[in-house]
Amino acid sequence: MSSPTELTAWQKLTAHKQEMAPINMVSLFAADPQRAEKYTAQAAGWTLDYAKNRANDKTLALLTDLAKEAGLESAIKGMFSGAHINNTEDRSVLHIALRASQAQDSLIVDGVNVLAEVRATLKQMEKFVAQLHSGEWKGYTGKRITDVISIGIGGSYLGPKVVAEALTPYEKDGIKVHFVANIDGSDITGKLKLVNPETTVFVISSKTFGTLETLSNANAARDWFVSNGGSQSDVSKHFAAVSSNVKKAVDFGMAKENIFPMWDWVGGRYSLWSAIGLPVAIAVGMDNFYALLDGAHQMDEHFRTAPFEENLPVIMGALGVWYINFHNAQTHALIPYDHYLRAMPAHIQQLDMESNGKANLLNGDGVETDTGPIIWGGAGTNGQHAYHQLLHQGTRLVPVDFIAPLASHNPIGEHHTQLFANCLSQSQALMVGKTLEQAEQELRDAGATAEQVAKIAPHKVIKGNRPSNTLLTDKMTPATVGALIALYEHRTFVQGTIWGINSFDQWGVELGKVLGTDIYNRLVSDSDNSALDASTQALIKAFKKAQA
Ligand SMILES: O=P(O)(O)OC[C@H]1O[C@](O)(CO)[C@@H](O)[C@@H]1O
Repeated sequence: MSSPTELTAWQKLTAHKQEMAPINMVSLFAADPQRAEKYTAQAAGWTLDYAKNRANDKTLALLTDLAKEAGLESAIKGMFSGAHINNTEDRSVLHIALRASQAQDSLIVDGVNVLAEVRATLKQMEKFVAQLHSGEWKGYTGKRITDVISIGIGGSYLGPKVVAEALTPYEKDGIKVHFVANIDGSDITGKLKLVNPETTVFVISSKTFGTLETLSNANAARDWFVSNGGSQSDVSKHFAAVSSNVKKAVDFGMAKENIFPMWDWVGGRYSLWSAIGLPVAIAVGMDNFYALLDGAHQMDEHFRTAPFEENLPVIMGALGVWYINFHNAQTHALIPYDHYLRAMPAHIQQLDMESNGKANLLNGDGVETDTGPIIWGGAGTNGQHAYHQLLHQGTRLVPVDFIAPLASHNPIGEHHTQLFANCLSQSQALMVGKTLEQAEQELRDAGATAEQVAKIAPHKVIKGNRPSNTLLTDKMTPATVGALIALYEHRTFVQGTIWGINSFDQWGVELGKVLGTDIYNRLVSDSDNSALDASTQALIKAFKKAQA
């Protein structure tokens, strides 16, 4: 595909941006009493209110045209039929298959029914989870398992951790699930202090079984296990793996039946729906894991079949492009007003930034536009007392997604009503702002002198007209959490398709890995570093001096 800037709709949007420049959102609401109703769409238990955007009917029609002209319809068909849309690795992209296996019999890709493989793995997970929870699975001294430590990083950590946390109210009693990711020894040391080797199972999650952090932590866990009572022959009772590299997992000491398969058609950041989600299934049970998959499948079906004008991932993806490419927005914030979803921005950050942090078109040419934004965020209301100041009065435009359940799992006092009120007030304040006249009147009403009013009022002006989406659901359940994450996965794909990039490879992380190994070798040897830049040389010297 050539640059999206050459598309007719892109050029029309460039001109349309000028038309829209003097119009603010408040006046769009005033001009159209149906606006809130019209700019609301629903899917898979979620309602998207996208009325608080710098967009009118023409904007939305042009954005839909852009998605169509960029080939989104055939890209979606390609994904769902198993075409090799990950062109640099010549792979299908089939996280959608991981959640379709209960609803559909077969999906033949490259001659294989991938749904049969998915179902077989789910059965294997069912057995493992049931054995752990029933107490049938015993540790090396015959005791039942009380703790599971999941070791993985990137997509083999973030998705499962975030979903397990999001589903805290659904946790089953008896087994506590912990997560370790960082190669910083403090991470695993802290977790090992909480558990007993006799009653702990480690799940090593690594698609490649070749990731430095995961292998180092897995080795540390095995060393801890054998130096605290376990023996080498007991390792198979206490270690399981999720990996596409069975040989390496067996070499580590895993029993073959405790190795759960992965496929090259699942990208790391899209893998929580596979056996990489095993820690989630252990934490909340297979019934809830199936409900999670089903929720995501509902969103998949919506994405696959709904007209673009009503399609949540398409609407959100296209509006994102509108701000990134036509309003120069550099970042996008996700603010869940739900304590259990507080870590979700970190997962969507990996999902989106590893997918769309690209500077080449599918054909290898350099892009001429900005691509993926910086994704960030955190839980409301905490952020209101931290970074929301910049959202309201800073010089940068930051589109925001507010995410909230209508009912809480912990309905104490007025907490949930207050939480929800804060969520709504933030999107309202971002849009409405405060004029100089309002600020002056406010100060006068509070008894300020004319001099004080003149001095303070300009600082209280909030320009407003800042866009946001609001996503509402009845309650955070396994199904709605699954649908929510699937929504962001597809939103990422929509944007990647409009930009004409491959959202499913991640070559950029490789250089850091290679250089990391090189520097490690220099830190542990007397190598000649004179060819390195002076800064790196000095930093190596500082480290070696501290170790001496
Ligand atoms: O599951 P693995 O192979 O250990 O990879 C972990 C993560 O590393 C990455 O390849 C990036 O470094 C991610 O895409 C992936 O989720």
